This record gives sequence, structure tokens and C-alpha cells, in this order.
Amino acid sequence: MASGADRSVAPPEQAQALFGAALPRMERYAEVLAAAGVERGLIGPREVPRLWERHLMNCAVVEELIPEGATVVDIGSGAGLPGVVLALVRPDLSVTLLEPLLRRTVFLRECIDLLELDNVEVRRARAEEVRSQVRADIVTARAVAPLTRLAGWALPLLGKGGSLLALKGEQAEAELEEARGDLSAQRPCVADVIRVGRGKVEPATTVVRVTVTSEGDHSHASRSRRSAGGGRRKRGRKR
Ligand SMILES: C[S@@+](CC[C@H](N)C(=O)[O-])C[C@H]1O[C@@H](n2cnc3c(N)ncnc32)[C@H](O)[C@@H]1O
Repeated sequence: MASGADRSVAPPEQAQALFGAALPRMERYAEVLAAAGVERGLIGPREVPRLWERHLMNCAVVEELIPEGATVVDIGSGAGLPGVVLALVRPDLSVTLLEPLLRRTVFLRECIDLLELDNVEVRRARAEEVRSQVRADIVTARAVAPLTRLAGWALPLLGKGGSLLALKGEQAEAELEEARGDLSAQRPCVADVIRVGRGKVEPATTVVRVTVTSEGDHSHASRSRRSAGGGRRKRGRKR
């Protein structure tokens, strides 16, 4: 990937502890975001000085909520946040970056090649188009849609026990309370607001977690379904 002008985005001290062995590749990703990401309009130039604290580190701490070996779909990945960051810090995950815009998927594929990420696939589609094809243990999303609409896209992709992790701002509690009735009407679920990364990022990252509590009816999805990571199937299950 041509990274354009040389923009150095030095990581803050806390990044070493947070990223460990993943830090060199995270630095490369930061450079690409600051150069090609800005030039192609995927990241605002004003975000560059706060790339680490507000974007990379803020997204990375969400990994605390993701079980070992999970399949993850990141809805509306944009320039790869949080999906690319999670894939870098958690090589055990299988991550699908779901993004409808061509130039963004081109950028994401270039990032994956450059960073040599073998646990990521990019899928060009809108979330509402893949409900019969994609399943995941975890769905992530940041800055994509209000909670009710997001849940409408995410919950059909999840099995019982699967969670939507929506990265939200300070109004998360209010947004959840307003959406609670709509969420339960869509699918039996429990929802809470969690702050992750205390002591690692300041402020801590606010996540609305919506966990599905029943298998529900996925009969429309059964035949053509495949897992986000490429093939996890549950056999013999009646729906
Ligand atoms: C504001 S950007 C956020 C990008 C990234 N998640 C971040 O935090 O920087 C919203 C992204 O959601 C994508 N998007 C919008 N509607 C979508 C849909 N129905 N399904 C999947 N992605 C969608 C857009 O193309 C865009 O890349």
C-alpha cells in the first residue's frame, strides 16, 4: 500500500503494555491510517494526533469481553475499527470485516495484506443483507447506527449466548434504556453497559453488550448459513 506522506505517529508509553508483541504491527497500522487513511478520506486529519488513545487503544481493550477462539463480525468496519485492532491483538479470533463501501473494502484488504493478518476476511455487504449467510459468536460495531437499528442487524447473526458489543459514548445508558423494549421485541436478550480498559485507557471504553438468551428462529438461514470464520455448523438442530 502506498502510504503517502511520511507521518510519524509515535505510540504513547502505555501502548507497550497494552499491545505487547502486537505493537510493531499496530504502529504500522497507525502509520497507514495517518497517511493513506487520511488521504482517502477514511479518517479525519484531526484524528491523527489522537489515533492511539481515542481509536487504537480504545478499541483494543474491548478484547476483554471476547472469549477465546471466537468468530467476530465487525459491522461497518470503515478503516478497520475496531475489527483490525481486535484481529491484531487477538490472533485466536476469526474476524470478518463487514463494510458496504468499495473504497473502504479496498483499503481494508490492503491493510490485511500489509499487516499479514491471516485471521481476517473482508466482506463487502450491508449488515442487513447477510443475515441468512453469516453467523458469529460476537458482533462488534463502533459509530455505525443507533442501538435499535444496530441490534436489528446484529442479533440475527448470533446464536444463543452470542453478544453484540456496541462501542458507544457517554450517553450509552440512556440509549440502552430507550432501546430496551425494542431489543427484547427483536430477540430474547439481556443488555448492560460495561466500561472496559480501566487503568489502560482514559477514559475507559463504553460498551453496550446485548447477549442473546434463546436460539430463536433462524430457519430462514439454515441451508445457506456459514460461519463468519468459515464453516462452523451446528448439526441436527431443529429450529
Ligand atoms: C462512521 S463510520 C465508522 C467506521 C468505524 N467503525 C469507526 O469506528 O471508525 C460508519 C461505517 O458504517 C458503514 N455502514 C453504514 N451502513 C451500514 C450497514 N447497513 N451495514 C454495514 N455497514 C454499514 C459505513 O459504510 C461506514 O464505513
